[in-house]
Amino acid sequence: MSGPKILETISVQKCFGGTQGVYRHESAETGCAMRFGLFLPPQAERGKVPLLYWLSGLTCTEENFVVKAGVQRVAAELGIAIAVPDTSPRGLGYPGEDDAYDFGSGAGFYVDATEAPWHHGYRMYSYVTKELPALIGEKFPVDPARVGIFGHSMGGHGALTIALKNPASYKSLSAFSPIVSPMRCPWGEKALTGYLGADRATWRDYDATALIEARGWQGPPILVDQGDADPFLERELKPELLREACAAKGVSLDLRMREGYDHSYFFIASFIEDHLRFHAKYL
Ligand SMILES: N[C@@H](CCC(=O)N[C@@H](CS)C(=O)NCC(=O)O)C(=O)O
Repeated sequence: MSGPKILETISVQKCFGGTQGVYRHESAETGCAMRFGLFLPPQAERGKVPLLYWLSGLTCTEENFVVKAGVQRVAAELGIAIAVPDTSPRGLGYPGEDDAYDFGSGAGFYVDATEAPWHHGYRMYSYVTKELPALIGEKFPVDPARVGIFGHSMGGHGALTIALKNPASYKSLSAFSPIVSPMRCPWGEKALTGYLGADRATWRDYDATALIEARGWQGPPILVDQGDADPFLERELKPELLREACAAKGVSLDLRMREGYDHSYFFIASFIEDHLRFHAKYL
């Protein structure tokens, strides 16, 4: 991973005075070409800007958030860049990688897999925390000292676990409808068994509630929005488990239950501005 990194531009389009780009590069972590979206606000023409990572949920590519969330207008106003990685490696050819929506392609769960064959390329934790930031930092005018992270569902789990494990690297943290305890829901149990194996002790390193119990969080309050009409609320998401873990450790959590909202990008688009203004306070 030394030497100049090569970045291919798929598209760059002017948007609210800034640019919405989509880029592709060969990833050493995942062993395949990876795409990501990057919105640069107009302020990036004059100097380095803060950067917010968005991690998407199951079935998503880098495109869903870029086209559906409506993030660009307020990001342009606040002068924040938004990076949107894909949710898994693509086309590695592992048996079964495209068979299910909740495992394999589109479902990397932001872990570094240890089980064969997934351990070769399913390294989304290292990709998101190390390789992609190094690439973006080399190619774009972003300030590595002002970085936050947020995400949705599986990506909410990714944002929580990544920030909790790397508090020096992420100044602000929020999530929409996160999977708060993958050890205790069907999506998470399937993914962690497949990527990490049957020993549940190893899963704790990728479970936001277990990480809060183990490490706490000294950063600013954690903001979570959750629709109460979300069909995955009780079986998969279980925000009460996060509330309990935060209460036990004295971690400040602003959990907002939103009446009538579901799990979709219509819900995300409705509250994206709140999240951007929240992050802007700390970046
Ligand atoms: N397709 C799945 C649900 C997957 C789902 O809701 N994915 C969310 C993230 S967990 C999403 O963002 N989907 C893409 C989109 O809405 O654009 C199902 O059939 O149950």
